Amino acid sequence: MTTRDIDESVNAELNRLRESIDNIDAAVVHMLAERFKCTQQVGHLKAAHQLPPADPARESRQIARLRQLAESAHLDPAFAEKLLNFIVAEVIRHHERIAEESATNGEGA
Ligand SMILES: C=C(O[C@@H]1C=C(C(=O)O)C=C[C@H]1O)C(=O)O
Repeated sequence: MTTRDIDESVNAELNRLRESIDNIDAAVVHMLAERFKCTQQVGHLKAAHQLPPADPARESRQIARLRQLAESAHLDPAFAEKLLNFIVAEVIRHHERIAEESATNGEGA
């Protein structure tokens, strides 16, 4: 086997792995888009019924659940928690904006 053959086989393996990584990244984007579609609806429901944008008790339950799932999947639970917190923070910002718009437009109530 020549150095060139090794280079080619390493390249082929790298490309194979990167194709899977690209597919996974695409799935993550699609799943996040679906999640945000749901949370937008939750935001409108909350605004219409004067419910607060954030629900810390619900978040605590989600974190406990995700940490357990992460552990059984051999993913760092601290990373899973940080990721969820990052997403939820963005959702809460959306909910605050929806509530402000709803108050300005006199919707809900
Ligand atoms: C989506 C909600 O609003 C907020 C966002 C959450 C989320 O993104 O999962 C969870 C709790 C709330 O702080 C909700 O209350 O269910």
